[in-house]
Amino acid sequence: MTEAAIRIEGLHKTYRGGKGQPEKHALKSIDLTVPQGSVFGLLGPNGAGKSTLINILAGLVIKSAGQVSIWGFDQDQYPRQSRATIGVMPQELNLDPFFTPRGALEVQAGLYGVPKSERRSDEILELVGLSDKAEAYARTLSGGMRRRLLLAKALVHHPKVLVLDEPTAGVDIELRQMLWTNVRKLNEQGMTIILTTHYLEEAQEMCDEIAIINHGEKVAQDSTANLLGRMDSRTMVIIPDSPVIALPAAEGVETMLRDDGSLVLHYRSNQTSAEQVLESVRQANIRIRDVRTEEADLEDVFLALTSSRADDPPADDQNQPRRGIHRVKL
Ligand SMILES: Nc1ncnc2c1ncn2[C@@H]1O[C@H](COP(=O)(O)OP(=O)(O)OP(=O)(O)O)[C@@H](O)[C@H]1O
Repeated sequence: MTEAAIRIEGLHKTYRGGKGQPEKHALKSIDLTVPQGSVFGLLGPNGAGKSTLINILAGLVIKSAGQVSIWGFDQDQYPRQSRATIGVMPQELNLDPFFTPRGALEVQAGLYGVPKSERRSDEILELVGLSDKAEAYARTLSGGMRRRLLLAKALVHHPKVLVLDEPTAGVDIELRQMLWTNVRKLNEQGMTIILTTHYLEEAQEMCDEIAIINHGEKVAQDSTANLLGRMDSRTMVIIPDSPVIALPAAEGVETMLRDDGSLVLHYRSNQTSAEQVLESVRQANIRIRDVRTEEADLEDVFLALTSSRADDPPADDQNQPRRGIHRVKL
């Protein structure tokens, strides 16, 4: 069995309610194992509990119950060691405006007790592309540069596990690429990466394994490939040569006509072949001008697992092929 970078058992977090407000169960009995060396995605809709979980790992929020161990160090028994093995790049740009990047890294290294001889501030600044700003005050840095500095700060104590909380929210393409290049590099060097993101295609591309939490509960954890493999829904979109008069009928195929005249056929690849779908179209005397198919992606998996209590799709979305997301039960 692969060693766990993070092991969480029965984790609960209850926030006290404000005036007259009920308490909030932000995490409800979460069990989670993050394998060493993985790029691990922690996904969930807004308010699912991701930040609470990350803040507990970072030692910033006190759990209500449960066990957390980081790199084998139980958080309660070995608080200092467990904190020393994890680095967190937070969402908020909370930097002291009066420090320069080099100064901020030196202070951070001092806080973690990294001896001067083991500090690598310049190397880290180089890695995140801030060498030429090493002596600039943080208040003069752009938003993107501040984010680079937050990543640099998370790395000063050579953590085994790096947590990135929404690292690419609202950042430009160049910074996004820099982040992912660095994440890959650090991961190749053996660092375990935990990532939350709202960009599901990014998680699909970057993560080996994914956990999805919803309303404080874990609803799935699997390799990205297995999660995607669970969805056998397919969609075929056909542009007919002339307006469709009669819809094709085939068992296991759900058919709809869009306002633009295209024909959308939903089917499950383990029950119906693409050939059978096409045959039903021919049987209905529809001549095909163009055809394309869509496979399920992580967004479909995510919605299938989290949409039960989510809002309905916006009205302007109703004409889009839904790719089976509300029909599929995993
Ligand atoms: N300090 C707090 N006091 C009371 N309730 C809180 C507190 N922090 C978070 N919550 C609540 O706990 C729940 C989980 O919040 P959390 O921020 O962990 O979710 P999230 O998945 O990170 O959401 P987002 O993606 O929007 O950041 C939410 O309902 C939130 O309102």
